[in-house]
Amino acid sequence: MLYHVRMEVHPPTHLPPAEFDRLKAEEKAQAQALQESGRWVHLWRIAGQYANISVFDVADHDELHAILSSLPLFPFMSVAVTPLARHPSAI
Ligand SMILES: O=C(O)CC1=CCC(=O)O1
Repeated sequence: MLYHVRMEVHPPTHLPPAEFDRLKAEEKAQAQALQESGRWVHLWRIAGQYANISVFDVADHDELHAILSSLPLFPFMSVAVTPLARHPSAI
């Protein structure tokens, strides 16, 4: 199943910057591994925002939730998920 996901990062004020940088590096490594596995299909920065638009190709809602909630930045993100169905006019 395909999912459109919008993630907005809200950097914590209570964490030392070096700790947040460490979480960002872990997030990058995990995101790149998921892209290489084919499950994180698109990852785009929303221009002018600390947010991204992503497309995931995973088995179901449960797998998507497991992936999103395992991301190192998950505690500092708001996430909006839109399941995608095939459009009848799509070629
Ligand atoms: O910077 C972001 O939008 C959050 C994020 C998702 C994957 C990644 O590497 O950073």
